[in-house]
Amino acid sequence: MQEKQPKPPPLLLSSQLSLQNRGYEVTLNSAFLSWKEVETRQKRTAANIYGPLKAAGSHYVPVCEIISVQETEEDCPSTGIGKWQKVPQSLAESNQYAFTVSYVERTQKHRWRCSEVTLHCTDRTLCLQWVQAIREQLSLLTIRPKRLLVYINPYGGKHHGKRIYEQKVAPVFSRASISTDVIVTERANHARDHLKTEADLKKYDGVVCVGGDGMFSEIIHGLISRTQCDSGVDQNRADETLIPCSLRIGIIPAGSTDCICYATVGSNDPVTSALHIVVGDSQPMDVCSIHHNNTFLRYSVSLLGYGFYGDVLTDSERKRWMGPARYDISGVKTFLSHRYYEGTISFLPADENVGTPRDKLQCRSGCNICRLPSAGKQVSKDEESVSDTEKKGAWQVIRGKFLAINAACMSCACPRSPKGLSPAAHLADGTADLILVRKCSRFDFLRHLLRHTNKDDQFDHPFVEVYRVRQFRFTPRYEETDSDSELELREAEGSGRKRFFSQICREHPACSCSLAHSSWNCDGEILPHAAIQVRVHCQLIKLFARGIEEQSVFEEPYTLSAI
Ligand SMILES: Nc1ncnc2c1ncn2[C@@H]1O[C@H](COP(=O)(O)OP(=O)(O)OP(=O)(O)O)[C@@H](O)[C@H]1O
Ligand SMILES: CCCCCCCCCCCCC/C=C/[C@@H](O)[C@H](CO)NC(C)=O
Ligand SMILES: [Ca+2]
Repeated sequence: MQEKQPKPPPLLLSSQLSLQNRGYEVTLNSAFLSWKEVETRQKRTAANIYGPLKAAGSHYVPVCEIISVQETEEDCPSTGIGKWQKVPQSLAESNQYAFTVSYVERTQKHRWRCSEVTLHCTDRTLCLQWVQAIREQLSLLTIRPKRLLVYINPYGGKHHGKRIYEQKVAPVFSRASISTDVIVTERANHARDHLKTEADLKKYDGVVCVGGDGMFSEIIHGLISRTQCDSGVDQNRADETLIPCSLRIGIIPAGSTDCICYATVGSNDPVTSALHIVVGDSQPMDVCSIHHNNTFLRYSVSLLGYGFYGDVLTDSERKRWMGPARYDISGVKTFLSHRYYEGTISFLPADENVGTPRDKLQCRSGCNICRLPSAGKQVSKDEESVSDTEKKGAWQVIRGKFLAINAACMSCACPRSPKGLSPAAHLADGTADLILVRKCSRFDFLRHLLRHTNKDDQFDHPFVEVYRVRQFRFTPRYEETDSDSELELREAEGSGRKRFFSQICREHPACSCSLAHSSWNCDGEILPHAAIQVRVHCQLIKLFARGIEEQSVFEEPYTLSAI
């Protein structure tokens, strides 16, 4: 049986207009604006002279990807590509009214560009009718922001934040008639404090951050704290259900790693990010809360890393003047030092219905795993969304010596590592991937690290374990009391599950490695405590993004060669 084709939405307007001196059938419905070339009689060949007028090329632009439309003031009909052209006198006279539609065009590597088409009409009334009809459709897109609060870190990355905003982003916002209040930060934590206590958030439809992961971290700390404070939620209580933030956040990448932007959009391109803001995309995101005893320390959305990544960050902070290259220098130095750390990790694993970190399937735009009810769509209900097996308190305990302990709430893809620290991690499933890299040889560790930069599986080593978790705790060996260890072990035994133990340093019982101290790298900031409790809050924030689009969306844009 033939499948029924969905009925196209009713036509709103249809006219024959001209583009680059050729006739086009232009139509608008609530879903698409399309233009299709109409062959003129002169162009017809003997073979098709008696056939129907044939479309040589059709273009479809989804209405939700139109940025703006305006009447074009011209002395002479333009070619639509910004060049003067000799126009036949008859056409020039009859098509002197025109309107220009700006729309999103997909280019390579998940980048978006602002493209334009100028369509010419025979009379002004028709031209205005088109402008009005398109504007009416755009006004129905209520998810689009109209007023934004923008924070620029002038010192992020290569110090180009201000220039990037002024030259690449502000013109896009202005074309889309978005008004902005812009604050160029004057010190670290300026944006966080302003959002937390001063900003009149009711005036805005979103907050934009121009900078890197550290600047984004400031923005989420300001917004989350403000939201909890306004709702009377105590952030110091590790078991509190946090209230989701209502304002969406846009990231204009201008930092050193830009991992949050890259992992949610697929590129670190300022114009692409600006266009995702303009079309009003919305991508929910998980956030980890980090506590030490009953004191709130920080939130994390990307990498929470102890050992290797903590040491890279500590060293690189002293080299900030080097810009993004500091991470490479400190990376090599830390790798050569080959320090390992002893401690205990306990964690609450997530149910397998949210997938596993070894899945081949990756989180992409419209991800099914992130839409599962068990992913804990409602943050305020994330306790209820945790399944019974998870609730039974099936905590697992692992003690050992580690080169790195990493938790990734999302893939952490970035230009350095295009598939990320945990390629199958999800943006909004209420879980984080906990990666334990046990003590191994330098050569093996290098093999593991290099696999972050190519297609090989970085978890496929006997010294690497990875778990999908909802919560975890870490205590470094030097802070562990004997009763801590006993308690943890009894908890694990009490729940009747398999116990996990490390290879305790039998070969050097008295070595000083167990006393070595590292720090946590929390989205690029150093945490003051090594012993921490971490909990994932499902979909606590929303970004102006849509997740990484499948490549096919880019390969087959809405341009059909012939229909
Ligand atoms: N005006 C300012 N002066 C000094 N520091 C600032 C200012 N504004 C913000 N900061 C701080 O600068 C730090 C780094 O900024 P940002 O994240 O933008 O760049 P980055 O560290 O180069 O990039 P990435 O975090 O992607 O590696 C942030 O932690 C932020 O708190
Ligand atoms: C000696 C060879 C080393 C190759 C190592 C490649 C591994 C790259 C993995 C990068 C993951 C980055 C995760 C993102 C972390 C950000 O939160 C943080 C702040 O921007 N950036 C860093 C570098 O800590
Ligand atoms: Ca997640």
